[in-house]
Amino acid sequence: MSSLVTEKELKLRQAMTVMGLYDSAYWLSWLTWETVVALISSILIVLSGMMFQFSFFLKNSFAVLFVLFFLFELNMTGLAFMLSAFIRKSASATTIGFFIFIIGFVTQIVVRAGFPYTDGISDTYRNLWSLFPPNPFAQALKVLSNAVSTPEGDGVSWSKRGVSCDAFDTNCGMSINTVYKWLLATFFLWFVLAIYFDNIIPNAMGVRKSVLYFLNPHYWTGKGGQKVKEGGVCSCLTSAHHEENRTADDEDVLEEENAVRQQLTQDVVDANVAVQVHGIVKTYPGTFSIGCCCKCKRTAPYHALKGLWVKFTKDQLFCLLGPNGAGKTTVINCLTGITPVTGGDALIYGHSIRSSTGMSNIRKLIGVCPQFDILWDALSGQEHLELFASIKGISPASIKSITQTSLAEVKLTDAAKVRSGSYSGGMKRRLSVAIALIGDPKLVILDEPTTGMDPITRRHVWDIIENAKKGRAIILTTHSMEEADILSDRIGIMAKGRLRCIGTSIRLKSRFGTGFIANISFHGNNNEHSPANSDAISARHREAVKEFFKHRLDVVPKEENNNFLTYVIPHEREALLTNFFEELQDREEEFGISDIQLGLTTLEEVFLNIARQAELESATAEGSLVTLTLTSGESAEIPIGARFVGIPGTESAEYPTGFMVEVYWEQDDTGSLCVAGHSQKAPIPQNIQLSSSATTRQRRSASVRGVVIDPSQVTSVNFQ
Ligand SMILES: Nc1ncnc2c1ncn2[C@@H]1O[C@H](COP(=O)(O)OP(=O)(O)OP(=O)(O)O)[C@@H](O)[C@H]1O
Repeated sequence: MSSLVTEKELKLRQAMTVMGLYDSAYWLSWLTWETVVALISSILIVLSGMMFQFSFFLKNSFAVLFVLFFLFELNMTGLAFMLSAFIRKSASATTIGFFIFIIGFVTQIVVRAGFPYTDGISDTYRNLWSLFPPNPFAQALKVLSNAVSTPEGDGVSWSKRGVSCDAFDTNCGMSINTVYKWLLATFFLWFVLAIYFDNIIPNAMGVRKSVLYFLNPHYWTGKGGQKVKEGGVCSCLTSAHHEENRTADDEDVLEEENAVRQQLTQDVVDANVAVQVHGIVKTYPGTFSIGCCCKCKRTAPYHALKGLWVKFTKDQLFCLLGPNGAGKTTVINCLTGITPVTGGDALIYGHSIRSSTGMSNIRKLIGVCPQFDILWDALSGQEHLELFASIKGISPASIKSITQTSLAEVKLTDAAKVRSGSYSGGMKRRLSVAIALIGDPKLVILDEPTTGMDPITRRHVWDIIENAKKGRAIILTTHSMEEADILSDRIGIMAKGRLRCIGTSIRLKSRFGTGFIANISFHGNNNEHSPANSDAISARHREAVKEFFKHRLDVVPKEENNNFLTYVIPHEREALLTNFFEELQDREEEFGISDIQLGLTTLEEVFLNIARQAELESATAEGSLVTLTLTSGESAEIPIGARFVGIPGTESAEYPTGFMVEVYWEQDDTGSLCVAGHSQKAPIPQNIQLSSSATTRQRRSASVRGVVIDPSQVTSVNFQ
């Protein structure tokens, strides 16, 4: 029971399912294993008893004893399978197992005392009592021990197993044969219930089938869609509300959406496209709890994906970026069938993720490296690869050579036979990458594959991923901008469940970066005899260059030291750059410049801009407020993201409209926007219209509410 629950708890079963393991194969493998264990241990128990010359084992038939112990163990296994469906933690499984042992011990004493297998006790009690495996087993033990309790007793032979136990004990009401039948029947009952509860009780992702799923013909034929539900089995559940697909704002996102929509409506099959995502929506239903008076309380549903339209092309790596909680893992979970979509669909090599047949076909085509390593501590790296190779259907003859190649690729050959429990974090990630690539999958999904790797190993894994692009599509999520820049053919940045931008790294940098980065290096201090004089010359050169940039491009350095100046040049000045840098190069000697480097801003900056924009949108939509405290002491509540704010209470006869400030925002560690600072106060120009509603609200509100001023009205305010 503990092993089954551990597999669920560590998501090992989920990993095997995603890689193509059928539920039937899963249960059959457990049943086969437990049957073998029960067979061997039953034989050993009887042989041990005989070896120690116990008359119970010597006088009763070997076959009678063996079948009894075997059926009892099998029955207990069925019961454990069923109970495991209700348990989430392996520690709880151990505790529950111990309690069952104690209860079994107590009920066995009751059986020994005569209840309920004696004359005069109703069949209902007897049948109910016999459902718990230790009880009929205790009855059989009682019959068998009674049969050898006297010197004349010669035990129960195989042919006498069906004889009424009256032959040995006048109070007996159940023969050994009947005990066998009970144990066998209840074993099937537990096993069927185990599979049923396993399907209807929500898994770790909150996914379950309908309570009457077995009445759906699709369950038995495997064709068409099999509906799954989310949340508990509580009858007051209502289905999650579907978020309407929103129109994408960005032109590239819109273009991608239109291209995918067009292929969908025209039913075009593009051989180069591996995955088409058709507006998938994922809403996690609110959680339920039973409140007072048996009322169901429900928290608000969470819209994790709000209509994603995108395609992933063969021979390319698509990198999905986004801040924590953007919805990247949800996309992966939807594509791999771990969690069902609330709306929309996706076609992976033409197979729909909404159909159970489609999903079984998809699972044969994909390899997944999940965000967290899902490995068995007790299995070695080689054993993991062999297991997943066989799940992928690789022929037994080639498994050995394929796993050796995989291990060599991820540099785990030396640790091939070491238990994965003793691997370092980086080794585990490499093994997970190797598992994702085993069996030549046509779609590889890598969720933050290089987390925890040292720079050398990371570069090595990048090489593996780069080489793996040929003949397949790869979807990668990462928080490393360097990794995205190096590996990706296309990048999509998500935030708050929506795709915010899409394109190549260069396109994103040129569209969403702040502009160009110019690094100017100066000749070092090379006058040993007069360093002070040399410093003065360097300072003069720097000042001259700063003046040159200010005068021609109106920019000031972002960073500077004695030998470097770094500038961020906005896109608007792009037209001036060719002449500007030509002249700068011509005057290199005059300015003491040793090197000029010009590049686009980094992907990280693009990422931060997109994330900030998303935060701002959501804060505006939610109407969240923060307190702005000015250096001069006044404070006001302002909406998150507001740029220009009028400060109430600063009105005077000279400045009847009062003063305003420009607020600077930054993102904290969690990505939320917070005030980074503000400009000097400046009088609000008379021509700016302040909304009356804002003023009314101020009077009603206990705290002072700042007046948000539309940036388009702020044209000639000097905050210096
Ligand atoms: N089972 C669930 N029930 C309710 N909400 C969930 C569930 N799984 C994920 N979420 C929510 O959905 C949102 C998206 O989560 P997701 O894991 O997809 O983000 P992510 O972009 O992969 O983040 P990270 O970079 O941290 O992995 C999060 O706000 C998360 O809290």
